[in-house]
Amino acid sequence: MSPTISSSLCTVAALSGRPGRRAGQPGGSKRAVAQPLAAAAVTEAPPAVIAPPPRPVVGAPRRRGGRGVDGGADELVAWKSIRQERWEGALEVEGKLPAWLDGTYLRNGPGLWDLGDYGFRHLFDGYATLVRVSFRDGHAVGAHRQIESEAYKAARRHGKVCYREFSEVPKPDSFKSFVGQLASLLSGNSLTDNSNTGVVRLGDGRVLCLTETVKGSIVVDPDTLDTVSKFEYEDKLGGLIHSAHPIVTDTEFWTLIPDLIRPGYVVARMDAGSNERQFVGRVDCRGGPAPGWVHSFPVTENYVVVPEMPLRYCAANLLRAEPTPLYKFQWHLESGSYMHVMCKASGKIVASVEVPPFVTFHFINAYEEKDEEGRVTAIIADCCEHNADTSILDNLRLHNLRAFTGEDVLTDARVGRFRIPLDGSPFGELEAALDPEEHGRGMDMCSINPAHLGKEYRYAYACGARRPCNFPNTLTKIDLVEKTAKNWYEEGAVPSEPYFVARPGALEEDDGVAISMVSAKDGSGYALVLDAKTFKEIARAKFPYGLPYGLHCCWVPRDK
Ligand SMILES: CC1=C[C@H](O/C=C(C)\C=C\C2=C(C)CCCC2(C)C)OC1=O
Ligand SMILES: CC(/C=C/C=O)=C\C=C\O
Ligand SMILES: [Fe+2]
Repeated sequence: MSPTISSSLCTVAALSGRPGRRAGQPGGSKRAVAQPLAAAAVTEAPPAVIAPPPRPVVGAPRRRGGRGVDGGADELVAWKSIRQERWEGALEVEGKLPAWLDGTYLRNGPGLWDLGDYGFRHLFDGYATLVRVSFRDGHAVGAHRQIESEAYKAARRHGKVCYREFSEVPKPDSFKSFVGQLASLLSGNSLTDNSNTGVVRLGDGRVLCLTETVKGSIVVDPDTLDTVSKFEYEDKLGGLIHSAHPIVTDTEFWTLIPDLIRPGYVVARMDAGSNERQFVGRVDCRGGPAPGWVHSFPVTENYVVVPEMPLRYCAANLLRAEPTPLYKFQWHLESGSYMHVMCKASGKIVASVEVPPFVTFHFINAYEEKDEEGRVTAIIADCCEHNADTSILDNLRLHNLRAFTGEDVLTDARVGRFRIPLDGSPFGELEAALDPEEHGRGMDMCSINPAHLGKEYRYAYACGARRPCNFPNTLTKIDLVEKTAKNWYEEGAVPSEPYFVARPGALEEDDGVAISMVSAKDGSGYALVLDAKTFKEIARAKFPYGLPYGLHCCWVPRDK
C-alpha cells in the first residue's frame, strides 16, 4: 500500500466528487520600542508612530459590514480588520505579573478581512495576524505583524483575493482564467497558504504557523515576527490538506493527512529537527463519500485517535465559487460517525467503533483507561463538541459576529467525552463530561497543561459562554473530576483561547497561569493573565489599541 497521497492531479477524482475506490474496511532583536499609541489606533486609522516603518496597509481596508467604518474607539474591534501591518511597544501593566513568567506568548489568527471595498464573509477567511506578548521581570512588550504568505502578498499586490481561502474564491476574470483556475485547484496551486490558524513551537525551536492546507505551513521568527520561510515537507507523503492542529512535543510532531481519493487518513510523524514526515499507518473511512473534516485529533501515550465525523469534506463544494451553507463540507448523517485508534508503534488499528454523531473543531486531550492489572481497556478522548450541530460554522460568519442584538444565538456546546473500548465492541460512547450549564453551554478554543498531553488529566481551559451571546464570551476552567467550572467574564468583552503556562518547577497540574488576549467593549485590548488555580485575574498588559480576535497560541520560554 502506498503511503503517498498525491498532491497533484490524480486528485481529479477526489475534487470532482467522483467517489474513489474504497479499500477494505478498517483495517534579541534590533527593534526600536515604540511609544504606546492612542487607544484603538492600530485597528482604526493608522497612527503616525510605528516601528519599524510600515508597508502600505492592504488596499486601505474599510470595514464593510463593521459598525462605524472608521470609528472604533469605544466599540469592540474583535471583528474588525487590523489597519497596520505591524506594531511593537511596551505595554502598560495593571496588577503584578509573576516574576517567573519569562518568555513569549504568541497568538495567530485571521486579523484582516477586507481588501479595498470588499469585505470577507467568514471569520476563517482573514489574512493571518500574529500577536506577541513577551514577559520579563514583571514587564511586558507587545507586538503584532501580518504573516507574509503568498496569498497575503498577492492580495496586497493586486487588491483582490488571489487564492482559495476558507470561503473566499478568486473571481475568474474570464472563462479562460476560470479553466486555468480549475487546473490550478486540482494541482493545489490555487489553494491558500494563509496560515491563519495555529502557531506551534517545534522541538527544535522553530516556530511554525499552520492552517488546513499543507502549503500553509510557514516558519516565523517569534522575536521579530518576521516570516522566515515556507516549511517544506521533505518527503513523498504529499497531500494538499492536513489537520490544522498537529500534536507537537519536544521530540515529535504527529499529523493526519486526509485522503480524498480513497477516503481515509494517513497518520504521519516527524522527528524534531527534521522536515521529513514518516508514514505510520492508514485508516480507511467507514462512512463516505469523503473523509470527515479533521481540524484536530488527539493522541494518548501509545495511540493516535482518528476521528471520522459526519461533517465531511466535499469535493463539489470545493469547486463552487460561492460558499454553500456548509462551505467546503457536507453533513452525511447517514454514513455514520466513527472513532479509530491506531497504535503509534505499529501503525495497526486496534479499535474502530461507531459513535453518536458529533461536530467538533478541537480535541482537548485523550488518555488510556486501565484496569487493576494495568491493561488498557479503553481510550478516553475529550473534545469541544457542538451538539452535533453544524450551525456553529454559520455562527462564525462575520455578519453574525458583528450583528449582536442581544439574542442568544450561539450554538450550545459541551465537553464531549468519547469512551472507545479496546475489547472489540463495535460501539463507543459519547457523553458530556460535565453539565454544560457549568460553562454556559459554550465550549471551544481549549488548552491543557502540556505535561498531561496524552495522559490522565483533570483541568481544561477554554472559552465558555455567559448567555445571551453570539460568540463564546467567557474564559472557563473545567475541573473534569469535580465536574465544575470556574468562569471569568467581563461585560461586552471577547476573550480568545486561554493558554496554560506552567510555573517552572510546578508539581500540581494547575500551578501556573492562563493567558488570553481580550478585545474589550470600549475598543481596547489587553493580554489577561489569570492565576490558573483560582482563575482570578493577576494582571493585564494593555495594548494601546484593540486587536482583532485571534485563534490559537503557543508559549516560547526564554531559555529555550
Ligand atoms: C480557523 C480556521 C481556518 C481554517 O481554514 C482555512 C482554510 C484555508 C481551509 C481550507 C479548506 C478546508 C477547510 C477544507 C478543504 C479545502 C480547503 C479549501 C483546503 O479552518 C479553520 O478552522
Ligand atoms: C472560534 C471557533 C469556535 C468558536 C465557537 O464556539 C473555532 C475555531 C476553529 O479553529
Ligand atoms: Fe483550531
